[in-house]
Amino acid sequence: MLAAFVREHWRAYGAAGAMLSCIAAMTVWIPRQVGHVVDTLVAGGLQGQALIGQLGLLVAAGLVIYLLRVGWRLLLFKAAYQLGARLRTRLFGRLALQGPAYFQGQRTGDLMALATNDIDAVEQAAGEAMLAGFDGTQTLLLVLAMMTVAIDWRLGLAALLPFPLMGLAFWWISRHLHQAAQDSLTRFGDLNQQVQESLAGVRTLRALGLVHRSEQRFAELAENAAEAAFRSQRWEAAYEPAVGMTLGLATAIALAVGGWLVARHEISIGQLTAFTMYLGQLIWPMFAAGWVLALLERGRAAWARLAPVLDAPLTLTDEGRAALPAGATLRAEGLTFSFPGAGARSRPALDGVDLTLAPGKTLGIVGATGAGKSTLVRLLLRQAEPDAGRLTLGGVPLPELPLATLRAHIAWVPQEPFLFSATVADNIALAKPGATPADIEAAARLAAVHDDIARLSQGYATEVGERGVTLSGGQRQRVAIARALLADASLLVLDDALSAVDTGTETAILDHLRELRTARPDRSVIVIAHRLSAVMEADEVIVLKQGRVIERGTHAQLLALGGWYASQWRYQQIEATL
Ligand SMILES: Nc1ncnc2c1ncn2[C@@H]1O[C@H](COP(=O)(O)OP(=O)(O)OP(=O)(O)O)[C@@H](O)[C@H]1O
Repeated sequence: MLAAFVREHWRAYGAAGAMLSCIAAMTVWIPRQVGHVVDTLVAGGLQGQALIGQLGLLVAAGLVIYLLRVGWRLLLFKAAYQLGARLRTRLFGRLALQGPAYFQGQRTGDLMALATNDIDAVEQAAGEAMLAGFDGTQTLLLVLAMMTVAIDWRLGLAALLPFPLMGLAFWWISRHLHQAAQDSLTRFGDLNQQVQESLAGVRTLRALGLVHRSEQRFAELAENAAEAAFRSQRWEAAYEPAVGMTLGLATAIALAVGGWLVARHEISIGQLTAFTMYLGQLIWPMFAAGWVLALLERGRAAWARLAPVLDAPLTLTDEGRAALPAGATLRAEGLTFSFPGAGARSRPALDGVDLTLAPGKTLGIVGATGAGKSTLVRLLLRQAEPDAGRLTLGGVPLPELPLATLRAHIAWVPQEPFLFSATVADNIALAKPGATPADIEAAARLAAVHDDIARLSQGYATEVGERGVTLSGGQRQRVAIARALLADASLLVLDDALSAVDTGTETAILDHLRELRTARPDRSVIVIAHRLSAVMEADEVIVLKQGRVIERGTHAQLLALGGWYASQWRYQQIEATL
């Protein structure tokens, strides 16, 4: 990934590298020039114009170095930010392909931390760290060459004696820093998760009087994250004393050995001056090494958290290429499914379910809570794959259809629909972005929500969702029904989607759906409901109990059967009368 990115941006990296090489060459030239000036001054051979000229040259070199440093940073940061954007897009794209089974094992706050904090760390490792590493190494080699070859190799070697010790210290610090960086990133993820969950559930927390406890927990996690970040910083800071001590020791050795060599007239004072200046120039490569190692360790730790998410196998495959025959009948044959981790001793959520839904027909699915009704819909939407049995549309098993075809075929209204932060009109038009206001209103009327919308302060232009007006549960359900009707799919699935509306509204919506049959005679509908009045007009009703179909037939047949449906019907009738 990183190599491919560098290859792609080779111009930026190459130009930045060339600038760094110029900087390095000029940097090592300066002490040599200063040494030369000193020696000429000592010999009394430099005065007036010539001296000013020499000094001017040194100042100009300093200025050019400054400009080049600005240049490489600009080039480099641009490339690194592009890498960040690329990684974020890839992460998002990958997550968008994952099925619900994947998200069940993930925490939203963690995924958000990956997309922000961890990618920042990788970005820095790929940008700043790479070029600072290149720059540091280059300067180091040049300076060392000047010290040993151009001045005196004995002096050079003597001054380098403390450096292996620094290498050892660096190795030891890096090992601890990796651990600390990993810990810090993980704790930031925990903190993020707490923020996400508390904000999403803030009403529940308030109602249960748990705000204080939630605050305490947040403070604890914030403290943990701060401590972990501090520990990581402490290890980073440890690089500095290691550099300082090594260079101090090296300078002391250089002065002692250098003084001795000057006394023996083996090197000049100018050379010794240049040598100590070179030692000073080692500060940057040494600090760069510490900085680069810190950035790389943080980047590696972040990459170790990111890679599993980017490489996780998709829980949902989209390899089907079959075409969907017109007027397809939906069939379930021996459909069996257990939720992962449900345990060997628990019953399957669905157990050998058979059903048929021909075009234009309505199927009602009823049963006690937890009977497996929503699970059936999840399998139909391919949010999970059956353990045994199969679902077919027009004789084609669902995995053989492209997901886009399947999704265009089905309009699903869940029990708790999601509204995005947008206007009511945009929320309805979601599945059909080109819909006209008239289309949107017509769908809203069919879903019996037009009057409610008209009463909102700005009608269809009212903002809803997180930043806008909060609609009631029943209004949300009907906006979602309008959205599904506008999508004009061949199979409409109402998964307990009328649970929050009153009986009168329910009847109105179901009547509208029946009227629509003239316009779309081939549209089939699945109605899942607890109130049996919602399914009494269905062509067939199946009753689920603990994942099995225990009764099936029309409303009249089921009443005659005298089983669960009949007793439930009687119970609901009495309840309605009371
Ligand atoms: N994500 C899940 N992980 C594990 N078990 C689950 C999951 N979702 C549902 N179940 C279990 O599967 C069974 C069937 O659940 P399902 O949601 O299909 O019931 P339902 O008939 O739709 O109920 P309700 O009428 O309350 O919506 C239940 O026992 C439930 O606990």
